[in-house]
Amino acid sequence: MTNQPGIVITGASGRMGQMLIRTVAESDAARLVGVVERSGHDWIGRDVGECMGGAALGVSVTDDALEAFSNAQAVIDFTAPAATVEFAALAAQARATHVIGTTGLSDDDLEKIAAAARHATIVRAGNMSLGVNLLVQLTKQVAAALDEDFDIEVIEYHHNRKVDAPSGTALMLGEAAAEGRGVDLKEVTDSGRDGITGARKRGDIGFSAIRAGAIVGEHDVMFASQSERIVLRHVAEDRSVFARGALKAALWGQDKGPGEYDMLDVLGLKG
Ligand SMILES: NC(=O)C1=CN([C@@H]2O[C@H](COP(=O)(O)OP(=O)(O)OC[C@H]3O[C@@H](n4cnc5c(N)ncnc54)[C@H](OP(=O)(O)O)[C@@H]3O)[C@@H](O)[C@H]2O)C=CC1
Ligand SMILES: O=C(O)C1=N[C@H](C(=O)O)C[C@H](O)C1
Repeated sequence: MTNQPGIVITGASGRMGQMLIRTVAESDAARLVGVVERSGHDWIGRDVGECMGGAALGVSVTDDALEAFSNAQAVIDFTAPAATVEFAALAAQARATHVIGTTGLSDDDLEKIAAAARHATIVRAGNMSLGVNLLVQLTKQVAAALDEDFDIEVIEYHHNRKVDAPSGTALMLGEAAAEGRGVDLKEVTDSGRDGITGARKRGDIGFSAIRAGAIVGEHDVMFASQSERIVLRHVAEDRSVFARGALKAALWGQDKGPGEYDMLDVLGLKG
């Protein structure tokens, strides 16, 4: 018997699902104890390693999320909003730490996740990489140091399969800029410009989204005045940075009480 936490990965066949399965299976700090896909998926009942085109991992894909979660200490979930809300309730029922990487969550989804966090440990972040979470703190500091003579723009670049915009990371960076400036992001957001938009409003925080090819994830935060420009930039070279961050969060959550945490908590970056 081992005391390494047992981990379940949801959305097994997804881009992040497969990266997470490899990361946990190769880790010395955790055990892969389950993988979940939706009912009717052709991976159900098969060994997940073989489904991914490699050696058997001794773990069969299941569509019974509650049963899988009940045998685990943590669930790592990078899927879609409807699935994540459902998994939050099931992970709370199973008393498993729930690590949520899913983005595009609505206010209503966030309320349901907050309700689940009254009974469970949840770590949720739109980006699990160390670099982006450092960039969040830098963005807050720079925004606090500059006045509204500097326009703030968040520009994000992702692959052509991404379904939500602005990205979860762009929203984290926008929130950090708004917090640094002491304003409410909802009041100053300027996104989806098209047509005769009128001149830019002083104090707005703008968002632009590029969707093209295989870009993993890149984010710029631009501070532009009439005479100078600062650009803070993060580039994810591959998806393993997100998977390693998520595994770190799952391990960190093991001795934490119920509540909703983020990667700044996990990485000790809260200031
Ligand atoms: N926080 C972070 O650091 C990061 C977050 N992300 C986010 O993670 C999420 C997933 O991204 P990615 O892996 O690229 O997306 P994919 O579309 O490749 O994978 C999503 C997976 O979730 C499954 N899924 C969707 N809906 C359900 C459902 N209702 N029940 C069960 N399974 C479901 C999909 O199954 P099916 O194909 O059958 O629909 C698929 O296997 C996105 O929200 C993305 O923005 C991505 C990278 C980093
Ligand atoms: O969908 C993706 O791919 C990514 N999503 C996250 C986001 O919405 O910010 C994180 C990363 O940029 C990749």
